[in-house]
Amino acid sequence: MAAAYINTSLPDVSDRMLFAVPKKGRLYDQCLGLLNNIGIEFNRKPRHDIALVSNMPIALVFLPAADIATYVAKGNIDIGITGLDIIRESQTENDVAELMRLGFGKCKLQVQVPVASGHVRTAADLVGKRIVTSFINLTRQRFAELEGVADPAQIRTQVRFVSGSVEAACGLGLADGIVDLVESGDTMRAAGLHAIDTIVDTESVLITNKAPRFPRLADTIKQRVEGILTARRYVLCQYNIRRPDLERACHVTPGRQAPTVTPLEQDGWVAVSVMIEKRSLADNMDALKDVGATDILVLDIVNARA
Ligand SMILES: Nc1ncnc2c1ncn2[C@@H]1O[C@H](COP(=O)(O)OP(=O)(O)OP(=O)(O)O)[C@@H](O)[C@H]1O
Ligand SMILES: O=P(O)(O)OC[C@H]1O[C@H](OP(=O)(O)OP(=O)(O)O)[C@H](O)[C@@H]1O
Repeated sequence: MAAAYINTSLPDVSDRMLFAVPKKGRLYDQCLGLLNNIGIEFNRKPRHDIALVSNMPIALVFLPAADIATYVAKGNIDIGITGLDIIRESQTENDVAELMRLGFGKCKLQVQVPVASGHVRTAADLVGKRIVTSFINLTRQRFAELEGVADPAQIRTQVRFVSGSVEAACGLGLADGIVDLVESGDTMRAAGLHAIDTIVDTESVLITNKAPRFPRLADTIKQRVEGILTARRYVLCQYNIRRPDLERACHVTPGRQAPTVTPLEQDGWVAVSVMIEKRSLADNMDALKDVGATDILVLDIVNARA
């Protein structure tokens, strides 16, 4: 179905790519930061779930994260940001194209039980018992595997839906175990629970419909996001080194493609400029010093385009 936002009190958005963003919750702030970094300018009026982008033919649509994959899969929305867990739960993985992983919203969907129920050590020990979750489909699929039945509708385990605060279900007597997201583990521990199985490792993703209406615009968004993620991952390192030591230095800092090497006015010396992953920066700086590099400078990258 072609995307079209039907609301007569709003401007016509039929010529705009509809871009869905979580309207609240864990992904909201990160998504707004990303939109800002990729140069998307908009003004969202209070209570309005749609905002026109002033500098691109895009309309942002603010939706619950849990519904975004369904809208994109059905073609009512062209592009969106949501979690891998939501794509799996809404059974839309075959109907959406995953453009890229975004590196935030990382957590695990886990089976959890009260620490006090020491006899329950694996998820298999919960077969036939009561499970409470917001992820009904993934939970049923997991227990279908454990029970050895092909059809998740046939499982003996009782899986019940709650919409939030899932961690309260065991303490309140509604469940013997829960299936919920865990990041730091603080929520789980505060509720006296511990994890006994992982169903999904998730993070946020940029997705489109498989037959996008605006493929070039979607590609522009993808490239801009890639640039921001690269800028967040790398720093620019500059140093001076004697030419005979250059090869060893380049071994330490090979760069994404290759280092830029420029002769210095001082005979026999060159300046090197190269991208380094932030996570290996300290080790690389030590190693550069060891091979004779001097005046090592590290600069933040604001944006990048490979
Ligand atoms: N603790 C977390 N750490 C990282 N990512 C998370 C965490 N909790 C949820 N997410 C990711 O964010 C998505 C939306 O979860 P969230 O709990 O924000 O949903 P919501 O129901 O829209 O918001 P709220 O909980 O405020 O009602 C999840 O599907 C998951 O991909
Ligand atoms: O391991 P942690 O870092 O504690 O994070 C896990 C919690 O985060 C999510 O809930 P959220 O706080 O978004 O609210 P919700 O319970 O209303 O979904 C998830 O459902 C857990 O409850």
